[in-house]
Amino acid sequence: MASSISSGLSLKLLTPHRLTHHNPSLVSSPSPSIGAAAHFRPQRVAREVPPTTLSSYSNDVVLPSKPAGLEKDPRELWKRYVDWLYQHKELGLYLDVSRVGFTDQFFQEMELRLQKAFKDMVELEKGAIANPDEGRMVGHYWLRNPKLAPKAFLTQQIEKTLDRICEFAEQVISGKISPPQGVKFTHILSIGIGGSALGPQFVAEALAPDNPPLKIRFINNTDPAGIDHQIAQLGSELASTLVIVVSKSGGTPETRNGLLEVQKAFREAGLDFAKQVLVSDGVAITQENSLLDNTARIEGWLARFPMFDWVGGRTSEMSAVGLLAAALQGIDIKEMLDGAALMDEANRTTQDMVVLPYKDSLLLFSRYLQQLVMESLGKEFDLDGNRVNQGISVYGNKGSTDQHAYIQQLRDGIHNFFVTFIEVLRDRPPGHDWELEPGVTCGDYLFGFLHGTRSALYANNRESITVTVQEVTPRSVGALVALYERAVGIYASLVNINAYHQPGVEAGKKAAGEVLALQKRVLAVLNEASCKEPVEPLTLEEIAERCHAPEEIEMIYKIIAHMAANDRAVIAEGSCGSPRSFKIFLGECNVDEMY
Ligand SMILES: O=P(O)(O)OC[C@H]1O[C@H](O)[C@H](O)[C@@H](O)[C@@H]1O
Repeated sequence: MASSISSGLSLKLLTPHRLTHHNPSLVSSPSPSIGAAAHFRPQRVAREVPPTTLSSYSNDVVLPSKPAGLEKDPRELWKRYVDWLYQHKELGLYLDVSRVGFTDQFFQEMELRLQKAFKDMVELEKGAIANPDEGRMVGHYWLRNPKLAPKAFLTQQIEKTLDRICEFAEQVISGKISPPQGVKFTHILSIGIGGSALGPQFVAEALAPDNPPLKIRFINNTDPAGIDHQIAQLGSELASTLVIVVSKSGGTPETRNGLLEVQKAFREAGLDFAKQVLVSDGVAITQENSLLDNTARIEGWLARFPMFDWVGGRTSEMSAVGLLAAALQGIDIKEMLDGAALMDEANRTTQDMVVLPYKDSLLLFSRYLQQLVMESLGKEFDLDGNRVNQGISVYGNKGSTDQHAYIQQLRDGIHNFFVTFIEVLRDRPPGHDWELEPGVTCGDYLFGFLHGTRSALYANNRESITVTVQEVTPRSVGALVALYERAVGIYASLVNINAYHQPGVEAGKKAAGEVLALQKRVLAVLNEASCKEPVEPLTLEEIAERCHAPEEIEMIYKIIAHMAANDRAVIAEGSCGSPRSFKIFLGECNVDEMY
């Protein structure tokens, strides 16, 4: 319990002394607009509890009804606001932690742990094996400051890759690199999942212009209907679509399946997937010599960009994974890198903060952060092998939409979270706003809803942080990504866990592989029985027995139901409500088939 609460408080730990660069002018800014809310729920997740999702979370942690440091006197609260307001002038970014109930004593108590966390960060940036389980360095900070990399060849790799990304994007946008059947590429189809999709999706939503040089679509699952939908939406523009396959490992099944499905769509459209013949070409961003990398080389794909071993999937937005897609959409990636570098610098020299932003265009930030935070911090064991079951749940969409969905529970229901508001001061580009009521714009409403919600939550002892940015720009987005990457790293040091591995994810992947292996055995058993004369229909028990997996009968039932629903020649006769009565056989016997 204590550590859960400190999880929440850790977001404040990053400002261990009062930050003096406050800017009172922010307070009187004439027409600030709102952002949206996203929520962290600090908690220890019990081992038996299934992974927390946006819609389901356990109630095992409830915060005190009124945290000790919550100030209620409006004048004192204003003083607290001004005293603690942090401003990064160059980035135009502000952090307000006044609505969090920490005390001065809390920081004194945390002093030593914080110093250690900052020292850990210094070591990490110097190239320490900060991911001991995988024996890897953690180098995403070098991506925006290549000189920081511990070896000259790493610096060169980063710089060279960035140059190639810029050059490649320029050639595609200008039409120097073009699809065989057209003058220019018009679309990108990005195939990837997890860290190989969430960053590029977030950045596209946040920063792509209304009419980008290339419009981007994503395939980030192995749902055939979803893939079909993306391809159907492209229609004839498949011929001018640049496919980007993104996978660090080069072996993620969802991504491989997406690639195979897209290749098939190209074949069926009479287009050649590989660059040497007609249409769109693939670009592999992967580890050198991975399966995917080799395929790309052998098939002569347009280009290959490296994804470095020392960059994790969920911190890869500033690598080729994020930058290539962004550059192709006309987003200023150098500005993104600059914003991130400035934020890194601020975090090194002046201790910092942690939060969540938005505005409609920042809608996907919480989804992006969900992976960054939950995959990094949701760990069973600490670095010394103690079971700690750490984690912070992240969820949220955008304000004021969320006001009409779940703010009711946040204010009045279970108290196991804190909110981070992201405020974007600029409502619209200059000259475009208008008053929909005398003296009031649409953006003023959004502003009002943000601050109204913040006040209403605070009145009921619900804490919040507010991050304010002037505008959603490549620079501010880069800074926000960097802010959270750093926050996650520091938090992990504070609670002594490895933020850079994901052992829990492997369990689900392994189990999925076992289901597919069982399906093959089921098919082999059914095939053998169905090839008999006469056909030998089998009960579920008999199939399970013949598969030497009697304990898997429920899974076998599900496999058969799924195959039957998909016209896979599986016939199950019997009463719908009583699976035990089923007699199952294959409509087709394939004597040659080897499952
Ligand atoms: O980039 P890939 O190797 O295809 O990996 C995609 C995703 O796979 C796994 O599920 C990991 O837990 C994620 O961290 C990763 O982002």
